[in-house]
Amino acid sequence: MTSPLVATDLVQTYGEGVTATYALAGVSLTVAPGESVAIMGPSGSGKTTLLHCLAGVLPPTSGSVVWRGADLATLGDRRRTALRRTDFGFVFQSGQLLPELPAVENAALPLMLAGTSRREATRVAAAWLAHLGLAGMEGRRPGELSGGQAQRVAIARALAGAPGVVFADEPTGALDQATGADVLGVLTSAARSTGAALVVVTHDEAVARHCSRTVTMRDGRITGTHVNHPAAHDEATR
Ligand SMILES: Nc1ncnc2c1ncn2[C@@H]1O[C@H](COP(=O)(O)OP(=O)(O)OP(=O)(O)O)[C@@H](O)[C@H]1O
Repeated sequence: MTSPLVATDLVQTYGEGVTATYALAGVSLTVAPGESVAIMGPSGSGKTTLLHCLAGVLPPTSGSVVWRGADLATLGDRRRTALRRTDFGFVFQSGQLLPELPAVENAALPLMLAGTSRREATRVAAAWLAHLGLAGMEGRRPGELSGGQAQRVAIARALAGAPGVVFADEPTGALDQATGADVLGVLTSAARSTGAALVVVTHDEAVARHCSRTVTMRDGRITGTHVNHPAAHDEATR
């Protein structure tokens, strides 16, 4: 069953009193199944904090994030960690792959952590690597891959567990522009093919244009929303 991810009135403060920083000052956002949302805004505007709250990595100071009927903040740490493993996928800027493991094992790891047998996890991971253009590179370690290839392994890893939502924080930040556009195209189309929603923090307009919607932040608030692909957006929110 698919359902939206619904964040309501998220507030996140760091520190107290006059020195308190409102990283999030009341953010509400609904991410529909299959929708891709780019989060943009100046440095320090709260993008990564919002991503971490939406993904249940960081419990907000107040407000709620509801996913499949549960408020992530009210789940205990163990249940929240288990839910992150089964329901969410993550892609970061770089450095997320374990250097000593071959590509296929890196991609299979989250599935195994979620309880899938090594054999089945390896089969699914290898199929994803092939789907993302990395057939024949399954045995290479991250140090033997280009930056763009390593990000494809990270995308395979994020999608192998059939997540409901994929969260990506500057996934193309360490790549040149052409490779970054290529990787983002791979990420958005792969997520769409599985029906997963996608939330991407980015500084890059070209990256954001791949997404169905762009949300702009400033000083811990959402200050604007722009629909990039009306058809995709309407389909996701129908
Ligand atoms: N662990 C922390 N402790 C204290 N303040 C923090 C912490 N994490 C973030 N902040 C502050 O919260 C605000 C929002 O930070 P956040 O990292 O979410 O911004 P961002 O938009 O992702 O920035 P960037 O584009 O530079 O990555 C900033 O003012 C930052 O200094």
